[in-house]
Amino acid sequence: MKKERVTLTLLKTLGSCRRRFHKTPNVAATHRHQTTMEEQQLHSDRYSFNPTLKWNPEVHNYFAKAYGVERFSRISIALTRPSRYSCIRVNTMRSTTDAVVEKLRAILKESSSGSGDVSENGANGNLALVESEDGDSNPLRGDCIGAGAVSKCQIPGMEYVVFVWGSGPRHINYGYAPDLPPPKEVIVSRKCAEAVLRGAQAYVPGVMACSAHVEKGDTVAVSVAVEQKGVDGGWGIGMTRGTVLQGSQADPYYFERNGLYIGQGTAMMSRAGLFRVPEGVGVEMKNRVYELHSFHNVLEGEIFLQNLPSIVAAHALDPQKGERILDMCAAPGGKTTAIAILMKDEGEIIATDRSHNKVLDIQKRANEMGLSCIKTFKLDALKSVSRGNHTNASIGPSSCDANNGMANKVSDSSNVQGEGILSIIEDRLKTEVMEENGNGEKANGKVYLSKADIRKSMRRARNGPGRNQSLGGRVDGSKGFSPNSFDRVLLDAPCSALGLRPRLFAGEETVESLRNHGKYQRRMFDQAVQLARPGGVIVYSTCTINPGENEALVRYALDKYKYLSLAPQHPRLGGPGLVGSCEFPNGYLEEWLRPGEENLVQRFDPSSPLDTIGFFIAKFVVGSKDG
Ligand SMILES: C[S@@+](CC[C@H](N)C(=O)[O-])C[C@H]1O[C@@H](n2cnc3c(N)ncnc32)[C@H](O)[C@@H]1O
Repeated sequence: MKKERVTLTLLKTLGSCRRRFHKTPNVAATHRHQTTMEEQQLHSDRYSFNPTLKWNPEVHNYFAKAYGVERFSRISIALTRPSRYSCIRVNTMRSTTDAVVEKLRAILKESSSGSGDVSENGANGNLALVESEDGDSNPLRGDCIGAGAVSKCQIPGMEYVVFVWGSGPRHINYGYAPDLPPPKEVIVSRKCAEAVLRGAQAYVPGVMACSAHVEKGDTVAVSVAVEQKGVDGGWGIGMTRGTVLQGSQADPYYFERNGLYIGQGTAMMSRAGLFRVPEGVGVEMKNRVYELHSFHNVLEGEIFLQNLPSIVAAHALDPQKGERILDMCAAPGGKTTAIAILMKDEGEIIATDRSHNKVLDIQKRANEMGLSCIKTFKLDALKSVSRGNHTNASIGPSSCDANNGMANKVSDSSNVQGEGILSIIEDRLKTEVMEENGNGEKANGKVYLSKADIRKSMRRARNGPGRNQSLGGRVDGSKGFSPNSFDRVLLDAPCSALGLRPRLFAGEETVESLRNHGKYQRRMFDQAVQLARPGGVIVYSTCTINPGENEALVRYALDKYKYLSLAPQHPRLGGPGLVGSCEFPNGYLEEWLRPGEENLVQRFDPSSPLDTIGFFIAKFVVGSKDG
């Protein structure tokens, strides 16, 4: 609605501007001046980054009730922006934090001297990029100033975590002037834009449209096509890949892209090349709205790029040397490896995931990091408790030939969450096709899919690209584990992922799909409860802001299993949970926490000064199961 109003105002203003040109010369001169100023204002609004997150209206109402209108509005804005720092966990089994800090500083210095857009900050020996427009009052910063600076985390026990500070949002001059031809442009898909905002380049599969006559080396303004509501009520991108942009209002998504410019870059190939070659960098970003360093393939095995709340979740589990720990939905292994390092690689971590290829990904991570206490299995978390005689973990390899040689980029699980519910996947896939570009990032493509495509994509989303397209490697299957056989269980559940940042569209989730995520998570939690021994611990976490998958799960757990109780967590960086309940128009009552429970969970609010993703952690202690 808001965008439509903006569009109308823009049209009206431009329309009235045009009419003014036809008046007498003197009046026209005055008005031309005004027009130019108005147009400049309109264009500086246009060539900016100020996205509005679209929600399903019922979901919007539900969240607005849960958080209050203002807080939800702040959260919605924060979700569209990336965190202004990269959080790096050091593999202390392989390196020291100081050594990593030195190496990162050297890498940043080298990359900045290559690009020429970073200057030395003599005061602390760090690097200072262009300052961001708004202040950054992140308490994690301490006295570490300047974008490009590297600092060690000051939280006791988390000194092995390193932050690399970025900046944004920055104002970018796209070279618009009323009397000049419009800047050359490239439109990228939403997923591509989200990756670019996190520091990636714009890869070819993500490029959707481009101005005519773009040649290699041209400077282009990069904007994003975000899903719009179609006439059938569904969301989609009504644009064919390869569309030619004229720089006029007749361009597809011209008005919809107001305030959706993510930076300026250099075309790495001509327009024809951009739509002909299958992979590679299409636009090398030179001037970004958010300046964040990409640590892709940097210091492999020594560091792991991980969101701060995920590291906190591993700490909340409080794993001890020699214990037996289950990580139920473990791929790609971020928390598994964090737990292993906290245990100094002594003990046993069983890391399971439903997808064969994702299990390979955990193995790859563990091998890279030199961790030997991690055992991986392909297992559906809904069948984690063994039935009958199958009490041991492994039923032997569900493997693929290590040399079958089919190269495959293992998918980034953070992009595909909550894929357990087929109806949800089907809904999503109707509006979205995942393409993988050369960097393993995913991009939205066109909208129309046959039923066979949908079925194939559903299988892919559920299970990864499939064994025949695997990198190769052995994956053991499992029939599940004996009840009470683990000291601690982590259930980092597949979820709606509505806390991940940056996110430029949120309209795909409905109240019903959100509720389905909750049902799925409860079934998984039922398994976790059986597997944790009396006296043991269960940590439940999600990367969503949806109370139905967070506080409502806690309520379910505490009401159903009287021997569970919430336990305090260390460290405690997140805010309190939501107390109360929400009644839906159909009479369904969703109950959250009761007074006194709110400070026993951690809720990471993306709009808080910590500037993290939206995340939730609950820690349960298992009491005696007798009686
Ligand atoms: C939030 S991600 C886990 C991230 C991981 N804990 C980490 O920190 O790297 C959720 C994972 O659950 C897996 N998953 C979804 N449904 C599952 C099921 N029924 N059984 C086992 N794993 C499942 C997905 O494959 C995905 O890898």
